[in-house]
Amino acid sequence: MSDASTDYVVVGGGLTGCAIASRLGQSDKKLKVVLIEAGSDSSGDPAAAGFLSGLSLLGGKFDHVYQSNPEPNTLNRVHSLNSGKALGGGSILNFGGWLRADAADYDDWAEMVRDKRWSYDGFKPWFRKTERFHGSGNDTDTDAHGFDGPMHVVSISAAESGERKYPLREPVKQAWTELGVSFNPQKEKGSITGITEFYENSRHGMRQPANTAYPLENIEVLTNTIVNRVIFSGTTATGVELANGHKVTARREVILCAGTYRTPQLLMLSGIGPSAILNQAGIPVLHESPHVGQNLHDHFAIYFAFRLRDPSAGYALGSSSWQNPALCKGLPWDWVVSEPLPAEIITKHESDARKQKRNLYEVITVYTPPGIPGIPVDGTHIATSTMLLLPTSRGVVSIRSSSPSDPPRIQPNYFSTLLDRVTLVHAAKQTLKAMLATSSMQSIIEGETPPSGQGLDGLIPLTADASGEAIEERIRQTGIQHHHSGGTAAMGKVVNGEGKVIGVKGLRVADASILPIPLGGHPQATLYPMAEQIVSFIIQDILE
Ligand SMILES: Cc1cc2nc3c(=O)[nH]c(=O)nc-3n(C[C@H](O)[C@H](O)[C@H](O)COP(=O)(O)OP(=O)(O)OC[C@H]3O[C@@H](n4cnc5c(N)ncnc54)[C@H](O)[C@@H]3O)c2cc1C
Repeated sequence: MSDASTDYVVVGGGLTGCAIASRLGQSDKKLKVVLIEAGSDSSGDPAAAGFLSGLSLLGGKFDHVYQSNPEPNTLNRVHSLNSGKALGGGSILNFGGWLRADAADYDDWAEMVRDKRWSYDGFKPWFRKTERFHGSGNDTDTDAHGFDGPMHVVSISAAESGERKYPLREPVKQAWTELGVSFNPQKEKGSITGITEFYENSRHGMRQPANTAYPLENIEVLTNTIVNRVIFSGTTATGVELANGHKVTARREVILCAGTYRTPQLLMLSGIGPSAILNQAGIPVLHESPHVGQNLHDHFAIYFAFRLRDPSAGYALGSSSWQNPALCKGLPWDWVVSEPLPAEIITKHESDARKQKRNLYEVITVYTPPGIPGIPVDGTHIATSTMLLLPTSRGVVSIRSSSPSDPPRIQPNYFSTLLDRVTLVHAAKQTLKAMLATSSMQSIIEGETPPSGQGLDGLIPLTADASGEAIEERIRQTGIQHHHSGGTAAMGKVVNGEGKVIGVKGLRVADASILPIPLGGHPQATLYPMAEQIVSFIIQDILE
């Protein structure tokens, strides 16, 4: 394209970018909105909306797959960080999990930025606007659910997928109950503590990429187009410069939705960031903003694979008895266990009595090992995902140079605080106990199978009474991120409560990078409503 002009430029056609552009276009048909996406349009690819087929896209052409710096707390391993590179962004790669954070987490966010619009109650109108909730079941918090929004949300036991009853569903639930974890069917007042249903974004057994759930009919979409930087007149953003040298002028606003890793890079390349970094790269400082790129958070996690005593029983994907096609109308994941640390552990690390009760970890059972090195998907194993929900470790995203084609420098600092180490070790112990030492699972599972290959050979299987040291070492050897990164253009530090970049005009950020703190759920259930609320601020500004 040649130079162009429009009312709004949205940079990044990912999960939030599609929602923002779509809603802006719907708000007034006369508004001109240009949505610019570095990747291609994956709509023609049959894998793009499937659940299991989506896994095959990891590492392929729809994935930026950034490489972290070597991580000191995980034996200097370089972590591959999957990140959507397509229209739809992360929604093309993601697993479809739709798990809201605990109400208390949203309230922490609102308190931190002193803005009640980001509290649990503040979020409710936007939860409702986003969701088409199927089967609220016993959930007592029905005013926090929507029934005519674009995103279809179902639980495994909901009406539409009622036939998806996994053979190990009851034994797994029973195992956690044996460990003293309560079943929480009601989610009263937005509490997710205990054993809750696994919800997912699923329509007729398919995921809903953001670019189809949020129609882009009257939006000018530029795919395979990279934005190099934001252009300013004084301190007012007036448009963007593309990698091909052309410019797109924005009469009203530029909205960055390039994601946790790229939004801070774009801000820095545009002269907004820590001056020491900008000076070193030879970028003139437009606005000194020391927190750009700081505060990177993610849900660090460990997967375990468990060998079944009877692989022919049909408990796991790949077994010849696993034949009910309904079982694959979503990822075969089941039950979400979200728990605080026991009082005797958390009181050593947290003096605030309210925070002592926060859910710090989550465990989900998986009836197919999700890419664990050396573990076959042949019905012989099930797996678990054990993840930190509110990590206190923080990383940094920075730039390597002033060149937009250099990928960002990413130092996640996973597992770098004592609280994170204590929490994940405890969570892993609970997971091992649930799978290996409960009466309901002992007869089903033979033992843990450690990962192998990729430099991991010779690991010793963990048992239900494995020591904290042995577990911590395994986490250092095999722990990975859970693709839930955020925080690098944090609300309250880099942007204000409406997403406007502090210190300049005409520039907003509306993606995962503005999440000021980690939230104890899975991000898309928050990011879509967050985008809906930010669009409402943009529309309000038009009206004023
Ligand atoms: C493998 C995987 C599994 C996941 N599973 C789940 C799950 O089950 N449940 C859940 O809730 N969340 C899940 N997530 C996380 C969720 O998808 C992300 O949190 C979400 O996509 C972030 O949205 P975003 O809009 O901030 O960024 P993205 O969706 O990543 O969008 C950013 C977009 O900007 C584009 N872009 C970047 N730089 C530029 C540039 N300079 N010019 C133009 N375009 C640019 C990118 O190509 C990308 O399309 C998963 C993520 C991954 C990768």
